[in-house]
Amino acid sequence: MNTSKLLLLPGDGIGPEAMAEVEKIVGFMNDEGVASFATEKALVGGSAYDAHGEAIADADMETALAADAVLFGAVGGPKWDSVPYDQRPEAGLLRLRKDLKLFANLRPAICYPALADASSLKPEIIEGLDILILRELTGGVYFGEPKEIIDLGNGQKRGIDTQVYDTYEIERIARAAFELARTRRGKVTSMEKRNVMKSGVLWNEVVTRVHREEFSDLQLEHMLADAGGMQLVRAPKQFDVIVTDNLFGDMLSDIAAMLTGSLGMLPSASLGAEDPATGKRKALYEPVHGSAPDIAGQGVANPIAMIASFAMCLRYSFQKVREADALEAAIAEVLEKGIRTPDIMAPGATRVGTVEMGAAIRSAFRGKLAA
Ligand SMILES: NC(=O)C1=CN([C@@H]2O[C@H](COP(=O)(O)OP(=O)(O)OC[C@H]3O[C@@H](n4cnc5c(N)ncnc54)[C@H](O)[C@@H]3O)[C@@H](O)[C@H]2O)C=CC1
Ligand SMILES: CC(C)CC(=O)C(=O)O
Ligand SMILES: [Mg+2]
Repeated sequence: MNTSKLLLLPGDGIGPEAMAEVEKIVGFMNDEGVASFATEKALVGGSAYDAHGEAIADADMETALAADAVLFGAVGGPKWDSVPYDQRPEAGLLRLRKDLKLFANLRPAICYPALADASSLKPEIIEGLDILILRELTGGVYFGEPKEIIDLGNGQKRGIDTQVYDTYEIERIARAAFELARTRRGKVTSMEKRNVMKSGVLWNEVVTRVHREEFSDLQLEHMLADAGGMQLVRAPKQFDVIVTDNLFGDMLSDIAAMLTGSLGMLPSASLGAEDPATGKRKALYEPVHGSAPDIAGQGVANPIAMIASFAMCLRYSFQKVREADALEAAIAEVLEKGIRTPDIMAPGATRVGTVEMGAAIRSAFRGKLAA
């Protein structure tokens, strides 16, 4: 069995707590001989800033570039509110996304049957929900220049962020959306705001052309992103794949998280282009949630988003489909048994912490792999 290089970047707040549960699963898979992972661990975010004054060290970026996959926890927190903007914890994550060229961020929102009662929405609206938000991840307003605060000299300042999208960036995310839709229910909903944004006009034009020229057998619809947010909450099952820009994707996926019961449930995969020589992609897997400073250190964080991100890693980076299916089925089984962290607690369920949830999923995973 080939050994695969995994870089673990636990980060800040609940990041290390959730990552610890994935590390145990990785160790278990190595011990059982179902995988051979060589893991390295490095600092990112506020913990990296504290250790060496930058949100990710150059040497650790090199390790990320050489890894077969990167697992990322979460970064940020009030402790680092006053560090220089370019070294704030989130800058480490943005650098990883940019330097690894991870333009496609897959954020699946799946409502596990046992959690149909954990959402604030009526069960019939979310039962059986399985949608995929595809967020463009290396362009748009998070990266566009100029990005600055200018002193206007009269006691006034001007904060500037710039939304920029080039044709090639929209083409490649559109292709990714249609290719993913082909493996699912064949429908893509593209969300932008072409009514008020030039980049939205171009986005709409390019997605329409890619559809017409390359994927006309699939269904494409366009929706203004604000109305899309409303539709996500009103009738989310109308969607299959939603493709959208960096900022709208960030917001829409946090909204979608609540359809599944909790932000602690939503995993993600950030993928680069396939290298034609090796057929491999650079990839980083991370939960959609942040460092959750309000619950960090209490041992109550839900590790499922992080564990399900590792299942996506098994599926997309290592083609370990059986193991990925088994891990996702293990999560479903544990939820079915009523084992719940506080964020998804329901009447009559058994309340557990991060470590107990991780242990229950590992035990169910063992059973699924043996079956
Ligand atoms: N990928 C990343 O590293 C991200 C980092 N952040 C950063 O995280 C910090 C905190 O941001 P917030 O706005 O509070 O967002 P957050 O996602 O950290 O937390 C929002 C709410 O969801 C809850 N929550 C999140 N994950 C949970 C989990 N696994 N289990 C149970 N409850 C969970 C939190 O307790 C909190 O009430 C900020 O510095 C922000 O920039 C935010 C989003 C993504
Ligand atoms: C850079 C991140 C903190 C932005 C974010 O909220 C996310 O990617 O989900
Ligand atoms: Mg976010």
